[in-house]
Amino acid sequence: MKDVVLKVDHVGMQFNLSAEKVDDLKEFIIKKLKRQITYKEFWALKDVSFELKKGERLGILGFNGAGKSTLLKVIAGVLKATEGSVTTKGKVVPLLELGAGFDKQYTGKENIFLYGAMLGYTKEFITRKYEEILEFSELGDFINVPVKNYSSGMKARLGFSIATIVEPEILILDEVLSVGDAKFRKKSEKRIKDMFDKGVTVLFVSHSLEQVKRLCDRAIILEHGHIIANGTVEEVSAIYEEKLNK
Ligand SMILES: Nc1ncnc2c1ncn2[C@@H]1O[C@H](COP(=O)(O)OP(=O)(O)OP(=O)(O)O)[C@@H](O)[C@H]1O
Repeated sequence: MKDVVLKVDHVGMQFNLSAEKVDDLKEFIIKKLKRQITYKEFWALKDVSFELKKGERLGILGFNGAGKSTLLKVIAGVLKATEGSVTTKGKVVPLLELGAGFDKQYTGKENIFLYGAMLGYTKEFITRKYEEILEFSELGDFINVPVKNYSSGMKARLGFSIATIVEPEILILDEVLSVGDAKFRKKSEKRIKDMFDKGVTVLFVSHSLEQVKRLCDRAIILEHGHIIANGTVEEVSAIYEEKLNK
């Protein structure tokens, strides 16, 4: 138990899917008042349990809609599980939808402070790290321009530079190894690789089995929100390959 840094315990995540078709807000409110709106229970995750020890790198495999992103969001704390619990030890850095949390009206600089605060960093800490973040992002004078005028690659670069300024205990990656242009990609892969070398614990979602085999030592397969395989990356990728060929 000593080295366990992540414990996912019987996690279930339910979304309410409206079974009605409503065309506008007015119709929705009327139907809602008349109690004509019914919801279909839908569990994107059900009874998901596993543990990760320090330094383990878990690949999460599964077909479209299996619940992979939902699981990462629950672990990152973006979504609250309907049932069960997630316990983490140390700082969790989610590299999910990079830059999605930016306020477009504000400049890159202002967003460094806003986004940093969202990730739990103090103003003093960000002030100390500001130059380093700016340098890594390679945004130059664009840092004083509102984010609404950034390209998607520029936003992702800034998001990555802020999120990885600390060394986290747990790193959550959702196919973000492809942010920015080739040059930035090389740089960001190196930063992630340095974290790997220092023994960070990783959760990684990818549709590329090759990438999962290269980066991870353990894997799980999700199917309709359930874990159907859990083991070494070799064992689990063999099961997944079989599924792919069916
Ligand atoms: N906010 C939400 N409201 C309702 N349903 C949702 C919501 N988020 C996800 N879902 C549903 O939960 C299921 C799992 O979605 P999720 O994005 O976790 O799948 P995934 O395994 O990451 O898929 P993909 O490989 O396509 O990225 C899907 O059926 C999706 O429609």
